[in-house]
Amino acid sequence: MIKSDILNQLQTLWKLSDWAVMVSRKVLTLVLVTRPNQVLLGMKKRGFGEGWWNGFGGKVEKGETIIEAAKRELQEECCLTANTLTEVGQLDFEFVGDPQILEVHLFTTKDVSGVPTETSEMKPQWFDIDKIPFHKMWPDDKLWFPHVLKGSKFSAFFLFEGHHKILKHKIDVVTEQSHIDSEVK
Ligand SMILES: Nc1nc2c([nH]c(=O)n2[C@H]2C[C@H](O)[C@@H](COP(=O)(O)OP(=O)(O)OP(=O)(O)O)O2)c(=O)[nH]1
Repeated sequence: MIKSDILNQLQTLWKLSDWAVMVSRKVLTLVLVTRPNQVLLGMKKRGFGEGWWNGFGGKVEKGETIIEAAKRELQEECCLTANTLTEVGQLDFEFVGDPQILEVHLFTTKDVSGVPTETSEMKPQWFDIDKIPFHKMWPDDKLWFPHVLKGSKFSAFFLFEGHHKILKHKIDVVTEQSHIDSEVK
């Protein structure tokens, strides 16, 4: 093989590996527990999103399904057991300068056992749905929460610069119908 062929092949491989990095995804879960007119949020005490109110969730670990991860994180973060979960949407996040996309699978549930309890990661508190503390939450939340509260399903994409500024976003509402029919165990 002549030198320029080798160089061409190396260049192709380099581009392919670059592409693989560009599309790498981290899969996470997020669970919102609701009861009439209220939603349970947790104050994140450490790590990603520290100091902000959020639902409960985290990374999907090797060998578990997304649903298993969602239930495990809810249990670990506020000691609640989800008997059923309803899939309501997917949130994709890109951060400028970071090739990894965060793929967050969003669920709601009314069907939980246990008492919300503070853990080392989260401090849970019920909020009236007209008093959700959006000023102390991820900035995208005020854009998609209304869809969740209406019972719509949706998928969304957000491009962030840092953790406070949204440069671009897109929300596609998949269905306006109530998601009561799609509960999963
Ligand atoms: N509401 C909301 N939640 C978000 C956003 N971005 C984002 O990653 N999340 C969620 C997804 C996860 O539930 C959580 C981040 O998970 P994490 O990094 O703390 O995961 P983990 O508990 O497995 O982490 P670790 O500390 O155990 O390593 O935040 C956002 O913009 N808005």
